Amino acid sequence: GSVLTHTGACARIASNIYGKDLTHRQACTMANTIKYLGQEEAQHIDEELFDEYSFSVDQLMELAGLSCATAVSKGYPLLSLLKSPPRVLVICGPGNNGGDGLVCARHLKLFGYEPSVLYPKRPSKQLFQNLTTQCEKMDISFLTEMPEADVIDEVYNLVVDAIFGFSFKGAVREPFGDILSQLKKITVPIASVDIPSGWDVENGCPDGIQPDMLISLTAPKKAANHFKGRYHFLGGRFVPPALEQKYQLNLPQYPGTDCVQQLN
Ligand SMILES: [K+]
Repeated sequence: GSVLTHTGACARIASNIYGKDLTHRQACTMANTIKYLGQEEAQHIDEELFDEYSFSVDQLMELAGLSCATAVSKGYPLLSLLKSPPRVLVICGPGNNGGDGLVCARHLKLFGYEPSVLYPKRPSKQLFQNLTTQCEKMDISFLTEMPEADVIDEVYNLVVDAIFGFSFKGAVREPFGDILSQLKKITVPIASVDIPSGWDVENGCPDGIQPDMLISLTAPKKAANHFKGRYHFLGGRFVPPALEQKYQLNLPQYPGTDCVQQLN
């Protein structure tokens, strides 16, 4: 009954059932547990979805962002929120993780929340301009600077962290260092999109932000082994079965028509 990490669980299953040394990958497959991806593997799957399977970024981002808003509404239902109006701060980074955040904000608004967006580094690509316009046209406010931690605690019910995803590497560059240091001080919950921002995609970050919710997209990344929050959701229900098989993702069955599945 002890709580095991994913790696620990796979190792135990491998040694209990098979009584021999297996690689983590073999153990996952044999135990039929969901695969946790390394950074390169996540990037290969991403490329394959676009290049081989001909998805567009907009399509997958819409489903990813919808999954994030859905997970938030399951973990933090409107009626459970302590502060009224039901304000949520969505912080968006410079890449596709930030795009997921913009889509998430739009769906949160449709679900009855009051999202505000902080989007300090905006790429010039049309896609991100469109997502920004869509939010503005839905009366979602854009903040001009990062609020202090005590202001966040006073005003917002939670923070959606859509700063960095699986392409994050190296030391955090500004303005995101300052933003992350404020996020380390807040007491309201953080819901992280795909990866807790600032964490190494495979090894996590012991002194980084500690989100209460993680929404893994497509499949969890290895950093999810270090996640200690209450809710781990899987979202991005768009993986074609042939791709799932090729990478032996062993994704769980999503319930009914849901776009998210709670992993723990
Ligand atoms: K993130």
